[in-house]
Amino acid sequence: MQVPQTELDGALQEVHITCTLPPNFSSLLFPTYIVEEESKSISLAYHMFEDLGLINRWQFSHQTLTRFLLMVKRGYRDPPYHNWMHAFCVGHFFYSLCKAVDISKYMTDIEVLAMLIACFCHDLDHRGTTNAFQVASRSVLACLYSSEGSVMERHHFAQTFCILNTSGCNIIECLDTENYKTCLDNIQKIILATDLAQHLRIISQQKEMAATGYDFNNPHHHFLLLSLVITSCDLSINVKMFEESSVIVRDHIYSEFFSEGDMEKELGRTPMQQNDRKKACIPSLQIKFNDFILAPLYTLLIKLLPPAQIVVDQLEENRLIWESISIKHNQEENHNCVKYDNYT
Ligand SMILES: Cc1nc2ccc(C(=O)N[C@]34C[C@H]5C[C@H](C[C@H](C5)C3)C4)cc2n2c(-c3ccccc3Cl)nnc12
Ligand SMILES: [Mg+2]
Repeated sequence: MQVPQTELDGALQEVHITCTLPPNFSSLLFPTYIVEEESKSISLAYHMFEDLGLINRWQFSHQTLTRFLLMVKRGYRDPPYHNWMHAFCVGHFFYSLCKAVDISKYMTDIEVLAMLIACFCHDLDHRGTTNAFQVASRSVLACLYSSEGSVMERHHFAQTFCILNTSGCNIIECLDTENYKTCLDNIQKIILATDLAQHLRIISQQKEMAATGYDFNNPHHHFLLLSLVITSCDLSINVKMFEESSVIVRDHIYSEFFSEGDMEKELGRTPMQQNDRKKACIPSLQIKFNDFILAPLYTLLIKLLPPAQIVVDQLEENRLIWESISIKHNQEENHNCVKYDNYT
């Protein structure tokens, strides 16, 4: 992928690296969606690399890192949810996790670098539709990747690889051959781990690891932990304060789900309830998603990284609020399952 250097350099000038940090920016519950101004998100992403000591550790150049971040942001389309702001939030959650716990007890330097890069890149060129829809609609991406599974995630990594191979944007070019290969392998594994179907396949091993204790010298434990952490980052909108979380869930995530359901109906297929705007009841779907995926995930995360306890507290508070909305809905005759007041 070639982008005229001058065009990128032109954009460089807009990104004022010395940005003022919003209050509580390093908090796990920081309301990331308040960061609206586009170039501010780039400056803040740059700050995350700097504040985690990655610029010094790996001798990144200001220009290359800024061009890389601009290319990544440009690599996202604008669906309701899976856009640059989602990637920014995912990167921010990992950054705030690194500020809350001593991540060097769990990850090597290279793994921390690969994690932050993968967070920002993990949904590159997302079209707002699921892996199941790629296969059902026989998309080009399904033709390319469906035999291996994780169709979208393989595409997101391919896009990441393209950006790293774009002159002037390869922030890991300065790594020696061995570190370069290790970093790229980790970025691929981490992005592939964002497929929730993959998460469900390995969560029993992660539970086993949490029960026996994390062994830093066990490479498989590193793989299980990287997978657990990236999934926690990818789903982190659900552990933010209810007011922010519920608006993004309703107006961004379910907007995508319902658009996909509309397209499935046009294909003559019957969408899952969560994708059917006529059948979906968001509060009860959220409670199920919480019990089936979110609670087991974050409980495990905290078992391994105890200082991040605040996210489990917030998750439990959010579940109680979803439950109160659901009970209120059930008491009303013709309640509207998609519109709800924010009960905070
Ligand atoms: C609030 C909320 N609800 C969500 C409800 C459902 C699903 C979801 O992928 N369900 C499943 C349902 C079965 C078994 C597996 C594999 C597939 C088949 C698809 C999971 C995701 C949801 N999700 C995400 C999210 C996380 C990762 C990628 C994309 C997204 Cl959108 N982030 N926030 C939310
Ligand atoms: Mg994804």
